[in-house]
Amino acid sequence: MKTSYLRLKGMGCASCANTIETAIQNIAGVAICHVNFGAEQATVEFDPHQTTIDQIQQAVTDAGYTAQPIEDTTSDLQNSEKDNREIEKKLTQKVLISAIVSVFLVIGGLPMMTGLNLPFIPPWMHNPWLQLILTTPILFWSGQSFFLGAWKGLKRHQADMNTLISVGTGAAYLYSVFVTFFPQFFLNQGLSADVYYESAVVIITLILLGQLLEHRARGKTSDAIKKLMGLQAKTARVIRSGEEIDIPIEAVKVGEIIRVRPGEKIPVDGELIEGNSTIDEGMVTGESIPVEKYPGDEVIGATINKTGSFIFRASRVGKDTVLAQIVQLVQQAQGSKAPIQKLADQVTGWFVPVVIAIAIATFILWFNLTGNLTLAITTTVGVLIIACPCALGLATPTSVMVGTGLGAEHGILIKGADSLELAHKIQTIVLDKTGTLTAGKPTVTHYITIGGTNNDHELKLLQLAAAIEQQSEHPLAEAIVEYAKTQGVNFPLPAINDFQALAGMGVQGYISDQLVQIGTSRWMEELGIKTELLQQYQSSWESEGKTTAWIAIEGKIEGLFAISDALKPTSKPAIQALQKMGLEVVMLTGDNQKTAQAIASEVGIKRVFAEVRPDQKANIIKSLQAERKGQKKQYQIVAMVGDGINDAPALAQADVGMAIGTGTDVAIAASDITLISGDLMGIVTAIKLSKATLNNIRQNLFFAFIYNSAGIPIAAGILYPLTGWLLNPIIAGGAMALSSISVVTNALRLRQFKLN
Ligand SMILES: Nc1ncnc2c1ncn2[C@@H]1O[C@H](COP(=O)(O)OP(=O)(O)OP(=O)(O)O)[C@@H](O)[C@H]1O
Ligand SMILES: [Cu+]
Ligand SMILES: [Mg+2]
Repeated sequence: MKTSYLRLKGMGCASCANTIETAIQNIAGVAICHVNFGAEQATVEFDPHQTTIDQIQQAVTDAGYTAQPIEDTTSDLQNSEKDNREIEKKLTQKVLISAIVSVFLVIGGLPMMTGLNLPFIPPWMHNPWLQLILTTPILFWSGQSFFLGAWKGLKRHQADMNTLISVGTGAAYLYSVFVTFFPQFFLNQGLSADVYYESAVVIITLILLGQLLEHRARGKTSDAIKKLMGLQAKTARVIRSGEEIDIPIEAVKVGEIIRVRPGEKIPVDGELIEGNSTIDEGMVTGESIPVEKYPGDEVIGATINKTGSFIFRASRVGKDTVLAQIVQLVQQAQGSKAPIQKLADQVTGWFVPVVIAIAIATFILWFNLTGNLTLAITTTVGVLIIACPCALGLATPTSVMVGTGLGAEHGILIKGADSLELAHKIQTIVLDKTGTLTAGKPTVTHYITIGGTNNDHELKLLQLAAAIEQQSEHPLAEAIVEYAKTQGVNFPLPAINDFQALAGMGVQGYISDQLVQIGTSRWMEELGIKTELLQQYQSSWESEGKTTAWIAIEGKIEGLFAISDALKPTSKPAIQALQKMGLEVVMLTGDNQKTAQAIASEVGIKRVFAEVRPDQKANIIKSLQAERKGQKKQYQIVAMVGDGINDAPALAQADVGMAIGTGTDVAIAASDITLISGDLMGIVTAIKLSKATLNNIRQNLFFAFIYNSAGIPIAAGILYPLTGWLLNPIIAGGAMALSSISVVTNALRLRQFKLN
């Protein structure tokens, strides 16, 4: 299966999105297809053996739209921005010219509409023939997209918002043309021969004005991406054969040596090799406190160097940089579909046919009841226009775009709209210990050997331990290697044979035919290795919250390490905030019971699962999900937060998986949300953001529905017998434009939401 992203063009409303979705889904080999109207994007998962991107593109073309695969976020964004400017220019032109004609027609029609004698309006201004001559070109030029869209739909036996607008304005126009040519037909029956050209033109103008304003506002929903991309530095000062030259950032290659001076932006990702400095990484990680960096540390492109000057080696450039990946992820998330939208989609699907049915019923009813063709036409056109479901299609995607963008600005990467929607429902939150609650930078605090304090012996043993641990990616391993360095162990370390890492237990290997094993006491027990001699040390260290690791040579215990990993400063406040929100916080760790308990009580976690093997972490999540709590005895929505390879299955099993951005790639890939800086306060922010976004979506759906549902009966003339109120079709056109605008404006309001 392959996932591709397509940039779509030509969609006029949400039902177009449905059309495209169906067209793509009907291709053999396509598994999933989501079309996001707001982001004008399609996400397609397909089997490359059965179909190709070309075929998918062709299907979209056949449906009457265009699709372009998104290969590179930057150029895609530039292209779509250029297109958008063009669309906006054309729309503005149409709106302006139609507005002028509208004003003329409305003034000309005033005496007729109001029934007053207005002598300052010359009679030629409402001459039907003049109105016909003015209306015809404007209607078919400005309203071209609607009529073409309706025609395309008709050919596929589909009705959409274009159909409604076309039938509505078309009816008003044709009726007026008939009156213009055969006024006697009406006069003979004692009816007035009034024309309604202005209705058709004004409705089209208002809808176009709505589209223009909506288009402008919609551009702002992707501001977050533009802001992120704008963070990138323009040039880099590279050192080539001893000379420092400034080159454009696109020309920087991997491996190149780059100098960064105080106050400058770091151009690309890399590893610091000389000098040290404080770096503000807030723009990428959301972390407000600048971090100190020394040789060997990773630096991230687009972050700002504060105080020092340093040299680094570029490790990732172009679309591989952290920033580029963030931008790409955000763009994909913005194009994804929130589950709540399914409802809106279904409604849109049957909305148009239902509205057409109501319109026909309205016409028949009024015409039969009153015999007044004018009344019948006015109500029918009103129904058709006000019922247009265009705002419905905007309600969810616009909020999702703003919400995911806002998250990214706060260092929270949300991969899809579904997890954004689900996050506010989380009831239980499971935290991994090492690297999640703690900083993940453990240091050896104690080291003791059976052989006593004979310095030579201690160093020899430490060298063997470091040699084995150098092969491991585990944070504890790194701590032991670092410790060996500070203690003056001889490097290079001896060679290892048959290295093996036993997940959740430890590591082993042979050094000149001697078996060296380092790991948990449980593992030692399982191996039948006696640990009595140093047990009292183990238990006192563990109750201080330290992790212990035994070293055994040839099946005999030789020494014990105590390793401590400081809590992140924000872990405790974050847990308190989560508990205050009513969530149950649980710890899940591979570390031993005692250490886990000590850390848990320090941060205020009551429920602890310790000594959990990596393959069992997902099972624990499953059993937590199956727990039924509360009055309604619901299944629990469980979120897992973790950083390690051992957390990946649990992250995938959880309803919402959150990875620590500083953790392993495997964990990040298995998760739905990434907390870039690793600050656990990000969990609180993500939940708040989810709540705010969902509220915003609900408001939008309300705005989208209220105009339609309140407007249809009024337009149909339900109040006419009681109060004489009829909804002028022109007002219906205005209401429809207003509903789209209020939806998009409301979505943009979400940008102001304060997350901390
Ligand atoms: N390379 C290693 N060197 C020494 N001990 C190890 C090593 N790998 C694992 N262990 C031991 O196995 C235990 C469990 O490891 P695991 O990776 O499952 O969890 P963890 O990283 O300690 O904790 P968490 O699950 O909270 O991230 C560790 O606490 C450690 O005692
Ligand atoms: Cu519409
Ligand atoms: Mg971990």
